[in-house]
Amino acid sequence: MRKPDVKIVLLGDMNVGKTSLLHRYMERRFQETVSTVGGAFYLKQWRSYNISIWDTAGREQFHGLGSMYCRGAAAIILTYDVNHLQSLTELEDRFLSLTDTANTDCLFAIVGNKIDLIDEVGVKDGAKDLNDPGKTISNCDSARATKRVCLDDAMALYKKILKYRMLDEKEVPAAEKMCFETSAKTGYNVDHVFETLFDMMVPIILRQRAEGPSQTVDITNYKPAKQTQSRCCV
Ligand SMILES: Nc1nc2c(ncn2[C@@H]2O[C@H](COP(=O)(O)OP(=O)(O)OP(=O)(O)O)[C@@H](O)[C@H]2O)c(=O)[nH]1
Ligand SMILES: [Mg+2]
Repeated sequence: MRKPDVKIVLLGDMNVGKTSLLHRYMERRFQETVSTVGGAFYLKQWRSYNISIWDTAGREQFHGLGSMYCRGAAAIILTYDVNHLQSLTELEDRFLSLTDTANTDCLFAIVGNKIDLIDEVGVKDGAKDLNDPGKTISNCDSARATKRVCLDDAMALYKKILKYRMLDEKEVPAAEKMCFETSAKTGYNVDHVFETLFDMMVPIILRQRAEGPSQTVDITNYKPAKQTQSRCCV
């Protein structure tokens, strides 16, 4: 097994659907999950590249592990639940600082999951506002009317992330390209999220290869020293 070329990490509050998104992408199905303990690792072969994808636990008790998982990440998927504004707020308040250990040119995607749960009898895009028939209801008004998180709020967070990371808006992908709404249940947009990131990471991989051997430790031939006792840290 070759060592991974790059690393992607999924971060976000518990229950937003990180594990389900990964199952949907890797195993092509939606299945019941149990809340993640610590983290889990998947390897995806994309064209001739090996991409490691790390699923993390959203539960508060595992919070300390987040920055360890983000170390050396080339891309981070910040995940929230479109039906819970708090899960978007948490990304800024609790998860953003964990990304300090990621690569300086780390890509960020913001993913609003569980779009299938949106109330379909709510106000539809392009409908007339009943209080003001002259006004057509926009995407965001319609989102607010159905009490879900609006994609504009995710895009505002993306811009805050760029400021936090001191990145120039002109040198990174635009918010419109990096904010997604998905459903792990139906599969809606899930491939698009991962494959958009994979495509964007190709130049990073090629640059790393041109710069020489990576700093990643290859553990394929690693033989652990004799140990009499093992302990779990989580
Ligand atoms: N309707 C619907 N339910 C979803 C979707 N994604 C996940 N779920 C459900 O939401 C619950 C939590 O999903 P998980 O994937 O375990 O969430 P998580 O973010 O990995 O949670 P932690 O591991 O605790 O951090 C499960 O009951 C899933 O079946 C989705 O797109 N739509
Ligand atoms: Mg999980």
